[in-house]
Amino acid sequence: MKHYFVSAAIIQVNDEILCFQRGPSKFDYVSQKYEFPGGKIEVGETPESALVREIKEELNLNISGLDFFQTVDHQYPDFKITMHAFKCFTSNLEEIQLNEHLNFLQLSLSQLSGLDWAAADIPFVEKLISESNG
Ligand SMILES: Nc1nc2c([nH]c(=O)n2[C@H]2C[C@H](O)[C@@H](COP(=O)(O)OP(=O)(O)OP(=O)(O)O)O2)c(=O)[nH]1
Repeated sequence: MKHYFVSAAIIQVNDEILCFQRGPSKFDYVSQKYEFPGGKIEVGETPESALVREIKEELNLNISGLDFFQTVDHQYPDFKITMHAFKCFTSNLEEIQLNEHLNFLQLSLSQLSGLDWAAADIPFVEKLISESNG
């Protein structure tokens, strides 16, 4: 069973969060699901440096102010992921390019639970919502 180590970005714009829809995949449980963008950590990278690289590659965005949020371990049917999420900001949203994703939405915290999230992301969504209620 493969085990992937992944970083994901919770990009905050004012009081809202950017949510991205993945493209089609051979694994239906992640295909076209919403996620926090990012990707696999490569040899020699930190979770933070991998995330800066992935967000530039996937979205043409520069992120800053990375603030560790939570790590989730999730077992999918065909592989396992350990995913580190960081809150961060971007200053150049008008430059965004969807190089891999189908769509993105800028949503308030109360709107997050309405999306069809990848299962591994559910703990992040629940923590974001519970923080905003606290
Ligand atoms: N980036 C990201 N991946 C996620 C999330 N939730 C989730 O289950 N995944 C899974 C889907 C993928 O199978 C796996 C790795 O993500 P990825 O496909 O974005 O990584 P990558 O860009 O390095 O992938 P690749 O170039 O090897 O195709 O993690 C999430 O919020 N963000």
